[in-house]
Amino acid sequence: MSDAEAKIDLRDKNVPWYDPKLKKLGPSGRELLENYSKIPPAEVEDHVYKMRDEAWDVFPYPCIGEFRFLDLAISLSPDYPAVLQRLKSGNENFLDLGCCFGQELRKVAHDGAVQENLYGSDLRAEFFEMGYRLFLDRDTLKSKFIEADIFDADSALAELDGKTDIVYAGSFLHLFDYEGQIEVCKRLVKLLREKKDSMILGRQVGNIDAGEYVQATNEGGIMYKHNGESFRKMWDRVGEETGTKWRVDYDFAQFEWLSKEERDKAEPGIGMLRFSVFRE
Ligand SMILES: C[S@@+](CC[C@H](N)C(=O)[O-])C[C@H]1O[C@@H](n2cnc3c(N)ncnc32)[C@H](O)[C@@H]1O
Repeated sequence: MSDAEAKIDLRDKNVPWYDPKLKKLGPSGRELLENYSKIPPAEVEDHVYKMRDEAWDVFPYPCIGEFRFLDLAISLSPDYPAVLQRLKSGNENFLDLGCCFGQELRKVAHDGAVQENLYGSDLRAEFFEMGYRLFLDRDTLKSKFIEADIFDADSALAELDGKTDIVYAGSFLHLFDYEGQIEVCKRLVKLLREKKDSMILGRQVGNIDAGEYVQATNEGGIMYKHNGESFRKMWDRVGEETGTKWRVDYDFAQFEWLSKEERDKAEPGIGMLRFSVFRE
C-alpha cells in the first residue's frame, strides 16, 4: 500500500486535497443553504464544516476535502435553461449520477423542477443521509435516492433503464480509467430514453494532454483525463459499440477557483472539462 493509499484508508486530513479552511463559499452554494434549507446566514459556514468532516469519514474525495460539493456546477452549463425548462414540464426524468450529497439535485429542485421526477444515485448510501442533514429536507424533498454501483447491471438503478431523459454526471467519469469510462457511458446509453435529445451533462477534471494519470483517490489508482477531442472520440466509440449516435458539446477551462500561485504549482495542462452529450 502506498503512503497516499494508507492516508486515504485512515481518512488522514494531512493530505493536499483537505483544505482546513473554506476559502470562499460560492454564491450558489450559500444561496441554496440560506434559501432552500433556510439556514441562518451566520450559521451556514459552521454547518458546512461539520457536514464536510462527516462526509470525509465516509470517503475522502478531493471534491469533499476542497469543499467543491458546494461549488454548484449544473447551472453554469449553457444548456441549463433548457434543461430546467424540460424538468419543470413534469414530463421528463433526471438522474444525478454519483450524486454524493445530492447538491445538484437540490439546485434543480430549488429552481422549480418537479421533485418526484428527480433521482440521485450513489455507491454509498451514507451520502444520501448526509445530503438530508446538509440540506435539512428529509421531510420535504420528494425525490428518490437509489444505492447502486454503476458497474452492476442488475442494480436497483435498472428501474430507470430507458426512462431517463437527463443525466447529470459531475466529477464522476474521471473516477475511472479509459475503459472504465467507456463502460459507464454504455450503461448511460441504456439508462437514457431512446429519444432524440435525451442527454448527459456534467463536468470533470481533464488535461489538455489527454491520457491516464495516477490518482490515489480513484479506484484502481488511475484517472483518465480528457481534453474535448478525446471525450468526443470516446463518445464516437460508445456510439459505434451501442448502435447509437451522440453529439458532444464541450468547453475546457483552467480551474477558476485556484489562485495564481496555486495555478503555477498545478499539474501542467490540468483543467475542467464541461460537457453536454445529446442523443441524435
Ligand atoms: C467525486 S464525487 C462527485 C460528487 C458530485 N457528483 C459532484 O459533482 O460533486 C464521486 C461520487 O461518485 C460515487 N461513486 C464512486 N464510484 C461509484 C460507482 N461505481 N457507482 C456509483 N457511484 C460511485 C462516490 O461515492 C461519490 O459520491
